Amino acid sequence: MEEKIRVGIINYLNTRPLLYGLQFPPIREKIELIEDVPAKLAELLLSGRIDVGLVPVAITQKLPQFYINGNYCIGAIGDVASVCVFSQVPLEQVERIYLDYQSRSSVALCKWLIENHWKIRPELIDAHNESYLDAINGTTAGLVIGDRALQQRPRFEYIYDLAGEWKNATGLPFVFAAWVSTRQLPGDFIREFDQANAYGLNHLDDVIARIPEGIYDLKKYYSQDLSYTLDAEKRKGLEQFLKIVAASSGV
Ligand SMILES: C=C(O[C@@H]1C=C(C(=O)O)C=C[C@H]1O)C(=O)O
Repeated sequence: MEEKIRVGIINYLNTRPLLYGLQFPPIREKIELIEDVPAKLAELLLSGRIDVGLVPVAITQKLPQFYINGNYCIGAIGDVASVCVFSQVPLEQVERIYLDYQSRSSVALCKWLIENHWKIRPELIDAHNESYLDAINGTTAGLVIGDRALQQRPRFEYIYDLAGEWKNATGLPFVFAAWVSTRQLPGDFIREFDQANAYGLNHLDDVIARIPEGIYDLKKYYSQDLSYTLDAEKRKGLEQFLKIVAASSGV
């Protein structure tokens, strides 16, 4: 039997539309799914333990060679809702910012915005576990991504949406994660995989019906906040961001 392609997927709600179609044949039989948070998936790809993964685009700079597969990504053309700096005071008064340990792209984006767009000089602290969420208080702000960001929204008066801020700064959409591989995957496989991604996006009501109701409007999240097509504008935004990452001291 042919070896299965090991596919790394993010275990946040944002990927559900892309993953929905992967449960059906013919693609289902050809893949093995490995779920984790974005920063961990990046490690799995770097160490060769997955063949392709929806990994933070910022880590492509660490790969000797890489391929971006298919026509879908985790992106946004304005506010994304789930990648934000949360604070109880306005940015100008913020003294320190915790950086989410589950993220790579948003941490790099946050650092760039701090220096080039917001032009503030807070102390930056790498978080190492979930307890940092409780430390976001007073003049201590925090970058939070994924479902946990959606959960934080009601708690904070000041919410700085990183995709929206990138759009304000550059006029471009932002790509957080894409299907990255370190070797060229078979063309037939990529076509079927891409079609499976499209299937979920075309059946959003079915995708949503399988998720217990939570704290955020998923119809809005999937159809307005997130933007999944890796089109020409997103590729432009991606190219610009990767140049920034390459020029900075690392991810
Ligand atoms: C939109 C999001 O994009 C994410 C942000 C990532 C990062 O910062 O490295 C990676 C993958 C995506 O899950 C989100 O997590 O809410």
